[in-house]
This record gives sequence, C-alpha cells and structure tokens, in this order.
Amino acid sequence: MKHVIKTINLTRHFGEGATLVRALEDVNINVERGEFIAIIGPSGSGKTTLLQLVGGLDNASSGNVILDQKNISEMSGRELSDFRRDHIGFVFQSYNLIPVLSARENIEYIMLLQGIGAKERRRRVDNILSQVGLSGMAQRRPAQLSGGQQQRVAIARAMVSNPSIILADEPTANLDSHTGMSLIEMMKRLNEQENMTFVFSTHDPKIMDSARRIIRLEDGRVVEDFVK
Ligand SMILES: Nc1ncnc2c1ncn2[C@@H]1O[C@H](COP(=O)(O)OP(=O)(O)OP(=O)(O)O)[C@@H](O)[C@H]1O
Repeated sequence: MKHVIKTINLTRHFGEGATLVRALEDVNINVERGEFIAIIGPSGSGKTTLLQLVGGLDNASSGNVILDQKNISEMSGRELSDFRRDHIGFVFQSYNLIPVLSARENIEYIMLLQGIGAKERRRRVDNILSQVGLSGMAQRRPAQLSGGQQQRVAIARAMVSNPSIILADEPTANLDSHTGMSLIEMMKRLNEQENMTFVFSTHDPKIMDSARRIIRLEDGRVVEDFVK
C-alpha cells in the first residue's frame, strides 16, 4: 500500500537540559489517500507540532516525514517550498486570509504562483466557491465575511490547487459549535467527492465524532490510533 503520509520515529524536542520539552517522541503513523483523520489530545500533547512537521513548516529533531513517497527532510529549501505548494493545503485556526484581497483573490493567489492562466483561475475559483457554498461572495474581503465564511474561503484556498493532503490545525476553534460542525461536514463531503486526504486537529468531541479515524496524542506520543 502506498501511503500519502508516513512518519518514521518522528521526534521534535524544544530547548535543552532543564528546559527540554519532548513535544513529539517516536511518532509512527501511516495515512492512506482519501482518509479523514482527527488528531486529538490534551493541550500541549503535540498536535500542532505534528501537523507542522508533516507539512514541512518545521524541522524534526530526528526521524522522517515521507509525503507521496518523498522524504521531505532530504529536500532543499526551494524543493520543499515547491513541493509544499503543489502537494499540501493548510488551514489554520485563525483563517490567515490576506485582509486586503477579496475572497476570489485569496483563493487565486497560489494559482498565480503556479503560473496558471487567468481563464483557468476564474473557472477553478468559481467552481470551488460554489462547492463551499460561497457563490456570490467572491468580491468580499475577509472583514466582510463571518468567521465561518472566512474559514470556508481558507478551505477553498487550501483545496483549489488540488493538493493530495489538506492539513488543518483546529480549523473550528474560533467558530461556534453549529458553524464548526457544518464546516467539518463540508470538509467531509469534499473529502468524499475529491478523495483528498484530510488530517485535522481538534479539541471538540462533536467534531471528533465526524472523523473516520482518530489518532490520540499524549505527551508527544501516539497512545491510540483507530478506525471507527
Ligand atoms: N517553539 C516552541 N518552543 C518551545 N516549546 C514549544 C514550542 N512549540 C511547542 N512547544 C511545546 O511543545 C509541546 C507541544 O505543543 P503543541 O503546540 O504541539 O501542542 P498542542 O497539542 O497543539 O496544544 P494545543 O491543543 O494547546 O494547541 C508543548 O509543551 C509546547 O509548550
């Protein structure tokens, strides 16, 4: 079986001596294409650290991350940033949209970097805006959208270049529980339709229930990993 994400003895320590923090310790996970996975665990258990390492936004102290059969720790900085752009979509807790750009421009941005022409960009943005239920809001700036709508734009932005993996760090943390649930249901529908792999972290038991597989971290170690 080819894995879209594989971590091998992934370890991340911060600090040293008396201030050493073992944020992740020997984490081994295998993720297949099309999975929909929640990373759960108490505050400080290593969820963000794991997502950052898997996404190539942080470097491991030891161990490896293999994405789409490629070892990202062996890549040069430039290779890694190109690889990240083409294979991974990120969704953050605080949306991270560019405030001066409209929803359309935020979503288009990565396609501009990829050199995709204007007509194709428009087609893809229109398509993804309708998939996330935001047709008609293309011209609005983030401040003119609700939190849930901004997070939908962020998900559209993460998905528009068709990455194989979407990583979402507590995507519903700033949303009320109803909006959070509908966002997760939308992610699940997109996961089913597009067979994109979703890995997201959450504290919310209701959101966990929507996942098909749960990975629980405690003190930087995987203490549970099961398919429901
Ligand atoms: N840059 C850093 N420097 C030092 N320690 C760090 C750093 N980043 C994270 N840590 C520590 O690593 C551990 C894991 O942090 P991490 O943010 O991954 O946990 P988390 O499970 O995402 O927590 P939360 O649910 O509160 O977001 C914590 O003890 C944290 O304090």
